Amino acid sequence: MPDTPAPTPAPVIRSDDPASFPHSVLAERHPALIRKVRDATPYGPEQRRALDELLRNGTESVLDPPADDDWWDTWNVRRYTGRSWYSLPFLAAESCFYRQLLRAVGYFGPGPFQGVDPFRPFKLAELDTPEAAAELTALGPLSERPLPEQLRALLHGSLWGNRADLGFRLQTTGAGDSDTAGSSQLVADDTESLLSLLTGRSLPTGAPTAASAGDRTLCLVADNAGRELIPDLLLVDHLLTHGHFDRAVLHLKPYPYFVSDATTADTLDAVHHLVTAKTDAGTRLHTALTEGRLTLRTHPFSCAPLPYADMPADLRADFASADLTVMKGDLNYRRLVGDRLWPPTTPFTEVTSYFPGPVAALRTLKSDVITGLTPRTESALVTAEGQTWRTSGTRALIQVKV
Ligand SMILES: O=P(O)(O)OC[C@H]1O[C@](O)(CO)[C@@H](O)[C@@H]1O
Repeated sequence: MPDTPAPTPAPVIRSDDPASFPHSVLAERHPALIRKVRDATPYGPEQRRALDELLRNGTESVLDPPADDDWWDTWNVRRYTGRSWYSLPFLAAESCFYRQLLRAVGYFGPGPFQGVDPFRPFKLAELDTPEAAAELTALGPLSERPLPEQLRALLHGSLWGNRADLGFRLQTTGAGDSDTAGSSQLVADDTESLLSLLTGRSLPTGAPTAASAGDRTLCLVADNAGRELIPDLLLVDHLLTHGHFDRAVLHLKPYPYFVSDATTADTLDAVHHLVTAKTDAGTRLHTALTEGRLTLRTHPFSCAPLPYADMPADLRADFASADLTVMKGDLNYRRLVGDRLWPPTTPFTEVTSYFPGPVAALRTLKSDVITGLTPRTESALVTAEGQTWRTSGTRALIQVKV
């Protein structure tokens, strides 16, 4: 049971204001994405017709769920039938869009494109960039630094890996100051509490962590594949290798979602990439998977258009049994705190009080939702930038609920 009462819910974020960020996602990003998908894979006439149809009638018309797909019933989204996409909760509208896109390309089959990830060309290209190579080169010098420094750098690498256009920061900063460049961009920074939870030490407040010595499990709820998943895996490897956790469970999407969200195939690609690059971490991660110290979970709720407050009992039990759950990325943050226009100073610990165990959010800010700011931070951000800091992806946060 939560020990802190949940705050009065704020309005759910929708896309109906043409001047809003969510509106631009539906009206501009989604059509652009359909075109990119169409160009990236030589789909046949049937899939191209379906993509064109989605482009024509997609978000500009009303929601028309297919009769033969029970995803719409499972998550109770068929109730939106006949409504404008813009009138739906933003989270639901985006989730429904990705379901429709996968259907259009024949992902759910039957047929030759069953199981073919329409986003795979983009995900693979990301691993094959000079920036990605430089990040791995930076691992050598990092491994010579004291372990606490390594952990701090890997944690912030995982955080900034969520920034779409940046990748992680190991190559741009010395290991010793790896967090300095990014810390000025952190709008909330619970790094010290999180390091305590990760290492099983007492919290800075003096309170013992929920985890006791021995037999510790970490859940990491992954976000994007490619250059975000690599630093996530490096962090997991460090935590397992140095005995901070005995097991790690990596939560992945059961199928492609929100363009680059990581699936099992993407994870295997990432581990393969690390092995091929002859990193020790790659070999260790490969072994950890085969020995079951690193396990993969693909719960259907991971692609549900719902906040984590509505998670099913079996997923709740998974998180409850972990000593710490780390939620990566913007979408997971929206689902963790609820995709609502909270007053920015609403305490993070209050909106996550329902969560069954210690949870940390690592996120760059790419959508309107925010909690846990101090009044001073909020007013400094607004004075400097108006509201653009919410969605520009240049700011980040680390927040913890014990
Ligand atoms: O990959 P992330 O960090 O979850 O970010 C995805 C974000 O992108 C958006 O889809 C907007 O383009 C947001 O709605 C979403 O929260």
